[in-house]
Amino acid sequence: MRLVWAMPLPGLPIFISCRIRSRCRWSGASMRLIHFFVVLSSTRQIVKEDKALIYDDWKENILPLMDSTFLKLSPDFFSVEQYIAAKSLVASRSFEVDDYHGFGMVPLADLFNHKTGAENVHFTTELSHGDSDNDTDNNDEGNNTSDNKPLPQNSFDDGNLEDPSYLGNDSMILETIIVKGVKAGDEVFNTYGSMGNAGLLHRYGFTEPDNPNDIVNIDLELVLHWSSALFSGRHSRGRLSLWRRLDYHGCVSQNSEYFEISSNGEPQIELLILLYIMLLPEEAYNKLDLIVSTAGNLNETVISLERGMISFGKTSEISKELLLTKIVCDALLALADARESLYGSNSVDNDIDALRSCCISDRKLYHSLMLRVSERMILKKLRNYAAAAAAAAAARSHPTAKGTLSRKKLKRT
Ligand SMILES: C[S@@+](CC[C@H](N)C(=O)[O-])C[C@H]1O[C@@H](n2cnc3c(N)ncnc32)[C@H](O)[C@@H]1O
Repeated sequence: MRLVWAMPLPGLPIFISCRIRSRCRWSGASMRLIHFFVVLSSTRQIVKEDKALIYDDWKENILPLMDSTFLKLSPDFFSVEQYIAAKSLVASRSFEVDDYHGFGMVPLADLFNHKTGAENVHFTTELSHGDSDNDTDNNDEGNNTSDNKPLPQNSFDDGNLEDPSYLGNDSMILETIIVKGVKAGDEVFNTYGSMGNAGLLHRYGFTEPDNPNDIVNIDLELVLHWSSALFSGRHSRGRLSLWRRLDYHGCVSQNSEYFEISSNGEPQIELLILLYIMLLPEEAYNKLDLIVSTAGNLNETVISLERGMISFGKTSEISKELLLTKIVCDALLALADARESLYGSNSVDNDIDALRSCCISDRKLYHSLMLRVSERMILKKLRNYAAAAAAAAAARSHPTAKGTLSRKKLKRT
């Protein structure tokens, strides 16, 4: 593996690494790596689909060359496995230039290793100063390559490259700028984007411990499976349909819909709303259904349900406290268990032990274990989150004498 180490550097920017003639969107080393075996849910689906696509590619472009008696290529060097390995190397180092140019290798820009939230160098283009169109807005988890978030305006204040017009008006420049000082001898990092470990592993073949962008996905399929164990199919379909009519949906990738659990164990609000609606008593559900069927503007639908006023519409305005009833919290715990069961019979402690004793040079095993452990730790946090919310819900509905007393005491002081 190449690493970039800092030499004493004079100032900003450190160099102009590329000049091209078109409007471009540098979106970071961004294509996909394919060589993993224990990535779950939608990432596993994407890996499978990618493998099939690459195989088709190989069949179409490489196989005919091997059949050519004129070229006499050795099958030892042109197998599908070697094609995938070569494609992975290129993909993890290539940049999306623009729609016209597609992906390309960029001299020097691919030198840097990734570190979440602590990049030393940042790539940007001339247009970043005022043209937001330049920066990638591709933010879904599987696709996040937002390597080029807009830089602070003053990033360009120093140096004679403030005005790069001497390079010609029609030129495009990729600038590599120091955004955080590096001591001589330290490794120099770039950030490939805000990616969780599944995304990093899928695209680049590595993971980061304590990655704050890490998430776990809970598929809608899993939620429907949970619901089917408790309710009739009619009940689940009706509640799901009401949730959709309220204009909610999960995240969507490669034809599958899922909910994210963030690295601190907090579930996506759309999941809480779905569980809440799934678990509404029949009477409240019918009332809500009627209101939604007759309401003109759902964004302004404020609905009085058994636990208070819920303003459906803008998720930012919905109080999580109202949604987190005891039964919703129990549902979250059940979903965490169902999701956990997808890791097989090995306990999380087994996985932690295996990770501790695994050598980092065994890259596939090490990073797969890191992904498993980091996802399972998020599920543990989800359980803690649900348990704490359940306790808070219980305290709200049965305030204890102790609680009342301490509130009274607080009032007096
Ligand atoms: C654009 S290259 C970075 C330069 C790279 N070190 C090289 O050898 O060319 C991306 C690849 O570097 C490696 N890499 C980057 N950041 C890493 C990190 N924090 N930990 C482990 N490997 C990393 C991964 O193999 C990734 O696919």
